[in-house]
Amino acid sequence: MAGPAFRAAAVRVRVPASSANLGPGFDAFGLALGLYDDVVVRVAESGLSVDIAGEGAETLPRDENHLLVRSMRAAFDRLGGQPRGLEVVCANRIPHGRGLGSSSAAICAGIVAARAVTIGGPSALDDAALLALATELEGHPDNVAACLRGGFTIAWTDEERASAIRLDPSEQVVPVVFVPSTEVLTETARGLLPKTVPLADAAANAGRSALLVEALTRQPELLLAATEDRLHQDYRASAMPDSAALVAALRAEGVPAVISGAGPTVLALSDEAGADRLAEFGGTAFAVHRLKLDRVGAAVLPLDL
Ligand SMILES: Nc1ncnc2c1ncn2[C@@H]1O[C@H](COP(=O)(O)OP(=O)(O)OP(=O)(O)O)[C@@H](O)[C@H]1O
Ligand SMILES: N[C@@H](CCO)C(=O)O
Repeated sequence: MAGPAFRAAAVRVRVPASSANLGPGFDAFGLALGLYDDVVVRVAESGLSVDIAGEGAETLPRDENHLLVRSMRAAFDRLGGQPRGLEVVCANRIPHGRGLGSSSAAICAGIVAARAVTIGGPSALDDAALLALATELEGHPDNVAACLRGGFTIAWTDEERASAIRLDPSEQVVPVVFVPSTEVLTETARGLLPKTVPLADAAANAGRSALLVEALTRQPELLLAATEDRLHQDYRASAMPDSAALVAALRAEGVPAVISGAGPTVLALSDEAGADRLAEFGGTAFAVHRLKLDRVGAAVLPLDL
């Protein structure tokens, strides 16, 4: 059987950073952030070329091992076949191994680009299938859901297949990230988690997660209480002691702060009045960035943008 046909024109895909967990919503909650990686992909006559600027330009592979290329290959398989050649140009801004969803962004950029360069791609791989594939590649659905859909996402998995809903975060929430210079790989941080947890801790997180849905969408004044976690942050503190101390210091001042994803970035869910005064908490160890919320998610954009 003949494989799919491909567009001759290049496509540009923009994907947002994301913060997973948000405290109690381990492996379920995701928040899309206004910090973006861009990729331009063109189907070529033969071979593979990968150009990388920005984050990872010195360290990432430029062959079939590149995460975005591997993700494109997986998506092309689902779409019915591989193109003869590929040109990939990456402009990376999301820092790697910091808990800001860089691996999910690479995966989502790859599969959205593969779908966009394939004629008939969107009907062959619909949005639900795209999320399921991204989750298979990433291992958990929280970052990829936020990266694909934007906004505040709640993801869950049934019999291995991931689904998600998207909610609009309150306009009053201003995310501030504190990014340290050191990396902690998600794999390392997940290795620190226990196999079982006390029932009281699981119950506490269930209640706070439910509260967080209301707090993040309609009542931000509840965010401090709603971002309490007892399932993962303390277990991981030994791998990111400065971040754990910063979360404690911010929370002691009444600022809703959490470890972003698997860390070591700290995310504060601030407001217009408070966001700028948070910079002083970063000291010399953290680069502090006030971001916007991303409400769009992964997007195929005009090439000249
Ligand atoms: N733009 C990219 N292109 C290719 N590979 C990438 C890209 N971004 C991340 N990666 C790969 O993913 C690794 C980081 O993934 P990891 O899951 O550990 O951290 P993260 O995704 O930044 O954080 P978190 O999952 O906690 O939000 C990098 O070391 C690199 O191998
Ligand atoms: N939920 C994931 C997010 C990081 O990718 C974790 O905390 O391990």
